[in-house]
Amino acid sequence: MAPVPSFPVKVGHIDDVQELKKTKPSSIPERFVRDMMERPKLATVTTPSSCNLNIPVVDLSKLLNSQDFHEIKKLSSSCEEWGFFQVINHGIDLDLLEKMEKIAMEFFMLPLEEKQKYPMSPGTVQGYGQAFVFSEDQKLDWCNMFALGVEPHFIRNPKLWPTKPLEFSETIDIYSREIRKLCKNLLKYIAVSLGLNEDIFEEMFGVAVQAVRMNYYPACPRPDLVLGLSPHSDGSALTVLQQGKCSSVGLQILKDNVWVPVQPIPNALVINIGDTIEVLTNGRYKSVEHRAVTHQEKDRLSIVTFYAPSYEIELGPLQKLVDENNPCKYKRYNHGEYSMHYVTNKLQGKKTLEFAKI
Ligand SMILES: COC(=O)C(/C=C/C1=C(C)CCCC1(C)C)=C/O[C@H]1C=C(C)C(=O)O1
Ligand SMILES: O=C(O)CCC(=O)C(=O)O
Ligand SMILES: [Fe+2]
Repeated sequence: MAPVPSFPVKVGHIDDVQELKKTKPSSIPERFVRDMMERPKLATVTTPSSCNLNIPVVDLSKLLNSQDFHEIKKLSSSCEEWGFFQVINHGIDLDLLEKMEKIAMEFFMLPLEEKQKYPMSPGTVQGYGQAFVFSEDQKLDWCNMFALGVEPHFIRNPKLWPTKPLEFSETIDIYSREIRKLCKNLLKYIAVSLGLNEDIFEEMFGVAVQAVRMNYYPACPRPDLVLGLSPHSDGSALTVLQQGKCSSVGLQILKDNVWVPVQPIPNALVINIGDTIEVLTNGRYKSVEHRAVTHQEKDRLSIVTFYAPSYEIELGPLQKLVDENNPCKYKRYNHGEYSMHYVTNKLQGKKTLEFAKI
């Protein structure tokens, strides 16, 4: 069953941030202004040394060609210590990445009435709008989103697949197929890095669920007051994030209580471990909290794919990763139930994962 909330949700008026920029270029409505402690500069300390930290880079070609031991080690330390890495030489055609970015941007640049033909209903996560809003007093993100369930086909809502720009649906399909292959490969090497059978995740996941979300963050007159995207961990197994070529730096990850910005590497993709892999590895590989901030002059686009097991499967920590030194931290549960829990709660750091804790 695809996760759809069954309770009524009253979200109040949600301003479209691109329209706000046009009609009231210097104002920030109260619902976007974060409480003091949540604001980008004040939420955590930033030490001079943290400014120089960069997330690790993994070269997929070294894994594909020879299962290079050094690269496998790098993959495992990235997943243990960062929960994030950038993948280079991923094999996805750069023209396809460019095309995906182009059609996503063209979609966001359509007139509001056109985009509103594909509305995200309150409390749901597919369509155009703001996801994860469940009350009238909840703070809003400085972001417009457009999200679609892609695989398996039964999670698609065909009414939400736009007819403009012209090649939108076709491009999403081709792109998603390539990203799916990448996820399968990464999961294979993640399994190897844990000393597990390389097919363990593929065999366990069944027909994997895949969704794509495009996030557009217009420039904001007061980036110090707002967040582009609230802090959260992803409910997926793996997430693949493509950053727009001319976008501002915006993604930040929480490492040792410091928000570390992710510096884009041209043509690389950002990968992060989601809650599902954290549970399966009994916490050895971390699903790390992250957020997006905005920029005063530059806009930003990100295209995000969530790759997760079938809703049917039951999962919990893998036996091989539980012993007297690593006692079991998570219960067994049905992934469909976790998905439902995830999409019916606001983004709030790693709170959603409490569902799975013993
Ligand atoms: C921040 O996370 C998300 O927006 C998100 C949503 C994904 C989904 C859709 C956009 C439509 C179809 C269902 C699905 C829930 C996958 C995150 O996805 C994660 C969360 C869970 C749980 C998951 O499986 O992927
Ligand atoms: O835009 C970004 O960099 C972050 C996006 C993200 O974390 C998400 O969509 O889950
Ligand atoms: Fe995320």
